[in-house]
Amino acid sequence: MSDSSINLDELRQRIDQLDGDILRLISERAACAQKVAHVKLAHDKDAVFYRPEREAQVLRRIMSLNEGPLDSEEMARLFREIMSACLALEQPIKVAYLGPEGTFTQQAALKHFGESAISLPMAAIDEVFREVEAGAVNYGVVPVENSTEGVVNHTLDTFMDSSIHICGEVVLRIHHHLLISDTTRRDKISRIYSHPQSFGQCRKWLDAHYPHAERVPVSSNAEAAKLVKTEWHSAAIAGDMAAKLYGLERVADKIEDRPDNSTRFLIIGSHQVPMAGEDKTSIVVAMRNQPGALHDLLEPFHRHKIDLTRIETRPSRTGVWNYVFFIDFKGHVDEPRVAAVLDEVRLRASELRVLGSYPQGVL
Ligand SMILES: O=C(O)C(=O)C[C@]1(C(=O)O)C=C[C@@H](O)C=C1
Repeated sequence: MSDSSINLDELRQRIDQLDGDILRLISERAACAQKVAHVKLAHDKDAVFYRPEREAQVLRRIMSLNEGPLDSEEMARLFREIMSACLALEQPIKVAYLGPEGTFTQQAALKHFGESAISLPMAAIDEVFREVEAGAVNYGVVPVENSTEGVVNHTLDTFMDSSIHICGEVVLRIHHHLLISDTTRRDKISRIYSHPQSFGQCRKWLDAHYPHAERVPVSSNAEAAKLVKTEWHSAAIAGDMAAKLYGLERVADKIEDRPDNSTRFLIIGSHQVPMAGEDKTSIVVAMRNQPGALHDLLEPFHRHKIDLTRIETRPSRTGVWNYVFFIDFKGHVDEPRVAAVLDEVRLRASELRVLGSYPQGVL
């Protein structure tokens, strides 16, 4: 036996030992989570098992303790799955997302809740809201803004008619691929299917590589991937999940025009989330139609040194909602300085609703 094979055997024995330790520790952790569930139920028969603020703290702590060689994001992803499995022992969690299966929203849902969550595709954003409101699912996941294409207006509009809370956010790096099926003639591609937002995110690449192909917008990237299965002259632009789901081959990888192309998704639910330490708050404010309204709205944030992370204007849909602003800022409603700003804004606005305070996305 050579030196290298002796070392290999020794190393594998060590890995077996470590795996045994990891197994024992994960089981101990899972038993602890089961006890947590009993404690929660003893306090409240309608206990909420999923605790986004605690999960954010666990993941941030792991990332700060990590010394490598695995990078901190990778380590947090492993712990994300351990917690997901522990939560499933407490209560299998149901999550509605903007479908169909294979969309980036499903990928975001799994990134946030882990693979042990039961994810259910919905046909439209308002259906995700309705399922959460009706209590048919525990949470929902909807896209809200893309770094290249901007805001998802439909999501913001749906908040205006809903009493739902924002419980979290997740940001997903969006990589688009040009996909074909095993029957596609790759030199004869004359039609490309995708979601309009994805066409927007890959515009330059398409102009350079497929200037003459017909671009056919469809309701989702997953739908685009499905259509390609039946047409020999067509391709689709979609992500990894859709490619795997429909068994498609990549003709070109990562064709998005901007390498930092990412989408932010919101986790919606029916309860408020306590402080995690690094939080964000989203509000919707209606101002009266008068000069200086936007200045009046923003001035208290500036004075109290609160960091705004986003502001969007949407047309009002009733007489009262003259100007409607969606504002995200750092901080939690339970912090005194945030409460003080909101009190001031409330006096200046014709209506203010807090959509939710929630932990800033960790992964
Ligand atoms: O700390 C809790 O409340 C738990 O239920 C435990 C735990 C975990 O595995 O760490 C599981 C699910 C919750 O969403 C948060 C954390």
